Amino acid sequence: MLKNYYLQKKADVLKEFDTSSNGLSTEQAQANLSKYGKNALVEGKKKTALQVFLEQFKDLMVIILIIAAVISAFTGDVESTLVIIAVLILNAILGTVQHLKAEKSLESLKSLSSPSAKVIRNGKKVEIDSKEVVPGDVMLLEAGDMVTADGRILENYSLQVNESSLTGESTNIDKADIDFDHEIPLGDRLNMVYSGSLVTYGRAEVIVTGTGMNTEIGKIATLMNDTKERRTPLQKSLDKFSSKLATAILIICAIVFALQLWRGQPLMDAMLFAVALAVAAIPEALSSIVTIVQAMGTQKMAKENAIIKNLAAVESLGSVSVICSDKTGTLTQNKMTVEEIYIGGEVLKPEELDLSNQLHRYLLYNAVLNNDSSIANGKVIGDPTESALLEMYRKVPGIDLGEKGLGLSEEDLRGMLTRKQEIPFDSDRKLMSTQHLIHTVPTVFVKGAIDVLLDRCVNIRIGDEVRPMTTEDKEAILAQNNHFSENGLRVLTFAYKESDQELTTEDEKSFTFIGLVAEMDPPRAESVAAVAKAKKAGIRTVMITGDHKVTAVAIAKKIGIFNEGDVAVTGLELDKMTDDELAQEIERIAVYARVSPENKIRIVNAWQSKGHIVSMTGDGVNDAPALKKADIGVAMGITGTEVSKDAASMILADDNFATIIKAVANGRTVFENIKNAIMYLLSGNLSAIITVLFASIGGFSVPFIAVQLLFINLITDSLPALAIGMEPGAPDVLDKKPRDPKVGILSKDLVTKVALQGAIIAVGVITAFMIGRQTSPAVACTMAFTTLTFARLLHGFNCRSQHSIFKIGFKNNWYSLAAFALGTLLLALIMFVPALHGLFAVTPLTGQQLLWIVVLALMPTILIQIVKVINEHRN
Ligand SMILES: Nc1ncnc2c1ncn2[C@@H]1O[C@H](COP(=O)(O)OP(=O)(O)OP(=O)(O)O)[C@@H](O)[C@H]1O
Ligand SMILES: [Ca+2]
Repeated sequence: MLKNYYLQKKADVLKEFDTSSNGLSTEQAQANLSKYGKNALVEGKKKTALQVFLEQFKDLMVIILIIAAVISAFTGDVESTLVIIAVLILNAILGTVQHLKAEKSLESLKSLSSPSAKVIRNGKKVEIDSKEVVPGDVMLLEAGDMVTADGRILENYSLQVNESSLTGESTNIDKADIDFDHEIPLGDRLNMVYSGSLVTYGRAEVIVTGTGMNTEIGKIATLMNDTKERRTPLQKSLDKFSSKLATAILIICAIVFALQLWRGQPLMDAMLFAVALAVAAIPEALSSIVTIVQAMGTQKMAKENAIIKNLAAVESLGSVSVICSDKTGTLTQNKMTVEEIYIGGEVLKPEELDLSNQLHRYLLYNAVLNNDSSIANGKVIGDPTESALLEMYRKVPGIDLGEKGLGLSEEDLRGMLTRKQEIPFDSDRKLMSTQHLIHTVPTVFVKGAIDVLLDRCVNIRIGDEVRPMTTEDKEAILAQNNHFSENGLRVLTFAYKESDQELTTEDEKSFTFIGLVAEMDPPRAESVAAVAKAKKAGIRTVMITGDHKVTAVAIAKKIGIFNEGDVAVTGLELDKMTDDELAQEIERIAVYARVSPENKIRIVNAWQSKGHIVSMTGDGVNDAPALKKADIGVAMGITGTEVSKDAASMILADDNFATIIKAVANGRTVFENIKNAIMYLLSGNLSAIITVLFASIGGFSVPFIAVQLLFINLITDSLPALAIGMEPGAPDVLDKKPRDPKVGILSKDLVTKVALQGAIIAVGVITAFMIGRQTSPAVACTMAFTTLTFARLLHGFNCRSQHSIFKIGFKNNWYSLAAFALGTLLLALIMFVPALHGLFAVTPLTGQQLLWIVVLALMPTILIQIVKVINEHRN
């Protein structure tokens, strides 16, 4: 049973954990960590390795193989039976290992995106990995945070949380700092916050009362079902394909079997044919190869700062055709600096502000007090828009005089003029207000976007005089704002009023205008190149920002997002458009300014209804629905809220737009590689099927035995297939249009290629078989098997890319050569080590026969390469 902390008084809880609102000391935290353990949930019931192992046998393909093993035993080919059984067990072991590994790598990806928490340690606010949070910690929560431990509220500033993961209740709950004296259900415990819930509004300080499994969510521990293995669209379509294939195999086997019997062949031979056919057709390695290639792709992406949370995202990335990107921090550096200040009718630099000027003092007080950021040892905690204001304050002459002069540090100021009330900033309202006692006068400071705030100003302050704002004043302010914005500056409006009323959003009006502060946020150096690359790749980049339209367009022009003929719209204008109008305009809109999170959903919808695959970035708490709606929801690793990371399918570890483009390139490459590996495996299988069918229809002896085919399918074919999966992205991956999402992986083009390539290889194998028959059935079988193996090893080079080997060379994929060499070595062992002859049913061959094999195996590859070269010249 968990202790009912909601029934206790705050002071008692603090006492119990021997702490105060100043938080724990490092030593206490250390001690509590070893006492209570890490703040992590122990994984719920997972499948045991044995369960996973047994599940591997549930496959129809495996059942066909088991039947083949039984039939082989009947025909007296006990070796084949044993090998098939060994292969099945080995395959199941591999499948199990892979399953467990995939689970692990998902976990490690998860830990890459593990949430952080803000706590007070040694009296200072620090950000730590949520796993390090201990009972007794004073934890700070604000909008967008994920609550990572249970706790009792110490200070509450309009905190709202969503506890749906615990209670199923989807509405947001207003928390309160109140005491209870009788037991109540979880959802009513307003003075507590619970791990697993999301902060949707406001902020609070809480004392952590439970961590890890010792939380309400730990009690249910159902959170873990999101580790449940989800099949990606590609995997699903392959599943479908393989079950169709299995049925087809069964039918064809039955026909071949009947044909043999009807011909009057002995039952044994008929059975051998059926077995050979089944084993030849089953692509035993296919699903493992696809999984491995996918896993390698996500690992590569993680190294390049794109953390994939959902495997399906790797596939959709390849067909992304629209990228909607935040401006601030993603396309720009999010390093804001105050450039200029418009105050008292003049434009000043921060250095020109004067603390002894009453008007300037109002601006500076507002900038420091109505501000949640802090800069400690050069490290910024909080919003860069706000920390820029602190840096501006530090530039004002006289500030750094400290105790000696009239200068006051930010801390002094914040300590003297404490905050009485506040309404936090949110991207919908675009305002932030705080109330303080300034020389005993209750004063409300407000700052925010000009289009919201200017109309709420009734007065203007010039010097020491406050007078009603005239239309001329307004025009002058707007003109100045326009001037700032056209230079790409982000403008904040500052105002104040004297009021002792309770602060409410309805009451954020009747202010006195103080001035404008213009901040510069330079574009990231990589943005321009990345936008250009996206354009070349047939991907439209759209800027979405909370900033002013003019500012946004100025930056968008610099980056190359806004070009001739493009338009920009604001959230308000968007609201006025009907869906039809939006559908008509959407292709021209390059910039959306002053957007609300709801606008983002509409933008995603509009593009999607035109058949586009849309990537949308988001960082705020309200962005979650848009991130979920997008095909690829992208969250910011550094500045994003935990809520947005939770909703996203990809996280940018560096917040950088260019990383999205890299991920798209990787996504395209992974898809291409998987497609090529599938083409390779299936065309090889088809060549074996054709050969078996040929022999069966022609009334010849069986060309392969099961062991030979299993050797090829599982070993020699897997090597080149993996090498194909390692193929680095072609330099021109981003020169093509995005892949059509409606065309699955088994496209017409792929099927045609598989058929042609399979047929050419079969021609060589059948020729070898017929040459061998001039000597004996045993030699025929050996020659067919050897030619098939060698031809397929060579075919690995054909499937690396659609280009000829002369164009791609070997330099960037040595694996393909290594795979070929290893496969050839294994084949040579079978051919030339007499001890292996029995098992693989091979007989020694003459030099001439060996020469035929090499020529016939090379023939398909030479032909295919010639066709590729011709195609390259034609284009
Ligand atoms: N801390 C703040 N206090 C008051 N007003 C702010 C604050 N931060 C931003 N603003 C105002 O709100 C506007 C929108 O800011 P918001 O944070 O929603 O956009 P953004 O997220 O920075 O931009 P983007 O969507 O490109 O990332 C800004 O242009 C500014 O005028
Ligand atoms: Ca934003």
